[in-house]
Amino acid sequence: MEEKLRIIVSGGGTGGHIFPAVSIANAIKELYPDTEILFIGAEGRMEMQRVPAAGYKIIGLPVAGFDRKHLLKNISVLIKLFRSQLMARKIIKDFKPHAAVGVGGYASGPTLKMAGMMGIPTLIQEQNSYAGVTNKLLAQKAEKICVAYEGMERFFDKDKIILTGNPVRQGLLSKNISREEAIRSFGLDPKKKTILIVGGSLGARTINNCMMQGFDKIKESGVQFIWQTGKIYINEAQQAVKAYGELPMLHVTDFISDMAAAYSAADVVISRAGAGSISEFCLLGKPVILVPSPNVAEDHQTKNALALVNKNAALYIKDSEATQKLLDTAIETVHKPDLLKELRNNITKLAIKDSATIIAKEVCKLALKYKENHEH
Ligand SMILES: CC(=O)N[C@H]1[C@@H](OP(=O)(O)OP(=O)(O)OC[C@H]2O[C@@H](n3ccc(=O)[nH]c3=O)[C@H](O)[C@@H]2O)O[C@H](CO)[C@@H](O)[C@@H]1O
Repeated sequence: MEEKLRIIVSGGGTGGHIFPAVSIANAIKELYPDTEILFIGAEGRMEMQRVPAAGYKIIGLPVAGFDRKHLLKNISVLIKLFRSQLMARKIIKDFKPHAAVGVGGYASGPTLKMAGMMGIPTLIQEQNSYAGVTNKLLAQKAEKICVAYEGMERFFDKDKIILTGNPVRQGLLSKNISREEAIRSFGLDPKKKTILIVGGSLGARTINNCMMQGFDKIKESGVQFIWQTGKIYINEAQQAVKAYGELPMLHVTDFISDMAAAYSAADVVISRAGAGSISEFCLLGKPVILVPSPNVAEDHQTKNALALVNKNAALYIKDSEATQKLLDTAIETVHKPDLLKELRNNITKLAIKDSATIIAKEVCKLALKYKENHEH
């Protein structure tokens, strides 16, 4: 029987929240194609472009993050939060969802709080190995909490937790591109070892600095590099390359849209320890050197990284030590086939498959039950 469900998906801010949100929405549409899905994001943030590009409608709330350094600025943040809650209530009244999903990021706070207060069943997807403040608050009213790491009962009610893993974009796993073809698509040489450098969806200053200070090493290494700088750092990086002169072994870009090709090209990856990226490395079995960002809430990237490092499934370099060690370690590692094999084997064991579909089923179960109780 076709069920016409209405579901709200809320959150965003960075790729790490938006990609799982879109993957869950796609999986819901596969299960129940007639479902109407409405996204709620934060005005001016990345989701306001990315979600419509993925074919979904989104409404932006005027919500912003708390400024932990300048407390006075938070008066306007509180006003925005209050306005966002009123708006969320109005959207929920008009759209009449049967369930709401929160993936983290500014907008999921007011949206899920209001949905919970209005009796709509809610589900949280926590990507990281350490729960943020907002999700801990929202968890009290949530019916289900989908997590990607073991041991999350230290933050959430164990009866609500389901270990689902993080949803990875559908296209990333289904696309088959050979290493050779992939390397050529970046204008590089398939005969050479290739290192992929990614700083999460926004880019990473420390990693970029290591690259810019390491041009001599890069030139002599005999290795080639695909270097994603992030949008805000691209001009600086391009100017540095230009000033240095010829570096044909370096492919520089602000953002990689074809990550399937980038992963296929890479013998080793250097990366921040964002939860979505880590799930991709696990599913694709990539040897990776993690440099967790020290600038995220509760230092959660270090905790994400250590969950792998403790199982010998990734190498780890502290942000503060990256300048001295990162490039040398990466260039050495790419020439150690036994180490690469061990890393590949160990990280593959941590992969959780079909995450988006498992989560979508849970969401639909909640929505169907709500619909049954309220509309029949
Ligand atoms: C600075 C910050 O707040 N980072 C958080 C953010 O990370 P961030 O937004 O960096 O997200 P993740 O590392 O989780 O995921 C990045 C995603 O972007 C994709 N990608 C990346 C680069 C690129 O050029 N092209 C591209 O498509 C990756 O394939 C991946 O799917 O959300 C994560 C999930 O909650 C958190 O763990 C991170 O701590």
